[in-house]
Amino acid sequence: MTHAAPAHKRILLKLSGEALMGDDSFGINRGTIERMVEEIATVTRVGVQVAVVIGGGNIFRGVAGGSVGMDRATADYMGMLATVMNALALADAMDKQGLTARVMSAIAIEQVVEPYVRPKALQYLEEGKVVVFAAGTGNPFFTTDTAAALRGAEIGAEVVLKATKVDGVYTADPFKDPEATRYTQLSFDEAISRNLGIMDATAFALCRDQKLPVRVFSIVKHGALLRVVMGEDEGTLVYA
Ligand SMILES: Nc1ncnc2c1ncn2[C@@H]1O[C@H](COP(=O)(O)OP(=O)(O)OP(=O)(O)O)[C@@H](O)[C@H]1O
Ligand SMILES: O=c1ccn([C@@H]2O[C@H](COP(=O)(O)O)[C@@H](O)[C@H]2O)c(=O)[nH]1
Repeated sequence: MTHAAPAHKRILLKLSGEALMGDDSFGINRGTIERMVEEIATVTRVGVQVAVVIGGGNIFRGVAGGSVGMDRATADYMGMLATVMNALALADAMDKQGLTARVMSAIAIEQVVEPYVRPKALQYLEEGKVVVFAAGTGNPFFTTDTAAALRGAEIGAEVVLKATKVDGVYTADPFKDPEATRYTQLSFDEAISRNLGIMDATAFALCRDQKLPVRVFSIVKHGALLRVVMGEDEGTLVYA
């Protein structure tokens, strides 16, 4: 019996922090994180190397702190620490399901997680471990989407898979505009010029310049991650 080969050997999976909340209004929903890890496990089983960048929107966003009068850079460091918490929870859930995860942080926090060192991350991926990149880029005024573009380019990922609550890129935010329609594909230039809020322009521009395609898909939809990895039609492709 022949089995189809995955379309990608190495992926950078950007997991939305907000999606970790499930139906809760804050934090990490246990059942939700376990289901996400099950989806990740299915793609490791077909031999795909998986690196993850996790967001922090379920706990803290710098813009929220800034909007109530906090120093923006301080608020952004809080946001980055929120992603470290999510990364630890994700790695713990992975270990419980038999995956071997390594968390690497962009900011020094060595008693908690090891620092990001590119050759070490590449070694872990070759060994079949799942690498979880925490603390975004390590710099304020950026987002974890930009960290996904950056780390994706650094590790030679073939694609950035943005796993979120919506099943692709729409003409407008589908939670705000019920008339919005989904693209099956669009170019980075179109996404940037139309100001589509699914990903920030810095992240799109970096992926465009590095010719690193992005696929946006729903992590809530069972089996969607595996279908994406197997090259099936799922979500929206953003290309250079
Ligand atoms: N044009 C659009 N198409 C699809 N979704 C859009 C669009 N504009 C805005 N959105 C919104 O963007 C959200 C995706 O954001 P997501 O939570 O994945 O990113 P994030 O801000 O990086 O997350 P987090 O900080 O929680 O990790 C969707 O839930 C959707 O409501
Ligand atoms: O490179 C980065 C990445 C993130 N931040 C801060 O963290 C929060 C959470 O990240 P999300 O991408 O929104 O999930 C973000 O709002 C920033 O405040 C950062 O400063 N630098």
